[in-house]
Amino acid sequence: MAELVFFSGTMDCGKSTLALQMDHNHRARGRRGLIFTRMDRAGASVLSSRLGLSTGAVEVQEDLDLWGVVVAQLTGGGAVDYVICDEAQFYTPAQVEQLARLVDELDIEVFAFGIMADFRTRLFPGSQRLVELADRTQVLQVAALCWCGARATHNARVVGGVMVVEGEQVVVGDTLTSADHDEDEVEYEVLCRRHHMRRMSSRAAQAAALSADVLPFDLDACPVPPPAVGLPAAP
Ligand SMILES: Nc1ncnc2c1ncn2[C@@H]1O[C@H](COP(=O)(O)OP(=O)(O)O)[C@@H](O)[C@H]1O
Ligand SMILES: Cc1cn([C@H]2C[C@H](O)[C@@H](COP(=O)(O)O)O2)c(=O)[nH]c1=O
Repeated sequence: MAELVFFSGTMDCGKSTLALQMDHNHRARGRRGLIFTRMDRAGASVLSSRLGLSTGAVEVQEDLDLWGVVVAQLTGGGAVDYVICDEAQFYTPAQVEQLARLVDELDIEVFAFGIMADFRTRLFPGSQRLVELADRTQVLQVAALCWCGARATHNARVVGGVMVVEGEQVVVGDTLTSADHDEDEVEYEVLCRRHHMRRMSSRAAQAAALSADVLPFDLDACPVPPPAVGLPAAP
């Protein structure tokens, strides 16, 4: 029996790569699939992975009827054994319901891939509906890591190098790629919950570590006398 499966994880954990692999494996066995995506970083109508692979896909506009696309394919004489949906967090709840209907009424497998929550840790509407309707929600095995080495569970937005927690829910972008940041540049960084809650991005952690460093200081060579520091009385 067909299933609606939601593969989820943070940004940069390999969801699009897995989507491409699943498409490859099914296609290699003669099964016929349709690939959908929405607002991929590489542009419209493409599903791309950071590993360098990509494939053409149907761009899911906000008013696209996914049920209608598949039915049109079937009535036109085509076959559809499975459907792959990348960036599914951006789909509307109604589109997710259309996916569930494909499974239940046409027995078509649906594999959806997407991040669960936004940079404020709030669920995307599409992901929320997927969690509500999916037969299974599977967290990807390959863990993206926080700068501290723990498994990353949350997505942070970094604007001009500074982590922010307010703004539009949807801003297409990539994970941090360099140490230099334009003032308005929107990037993302995956963090563990502890560091997300403390707003401690890798850059903030680096700055904190630097300011905690005690620099070697020669008091005799200093032209300005240091301020008197009141030492606590010995117990
Ligand atoms: N140069 C590389 N060598 C090996 N693996 C890489 C390289 N670049 C990226 N990756 C892998 O690709 C993953 C990101 O894959 P991608 O499918 O684009 O993620 P997602 O769709 O979840 O954002 C990274 O977590 C890493 O495992
Ligand atoms: C956290 C967060 C992410 N986005 C965008 C940024 C990317 O374009 C996609 C996620 O793509 P990936 O293949 O999983 O890396 O989502 C956003 O718009 N808002 C957010 O809060």
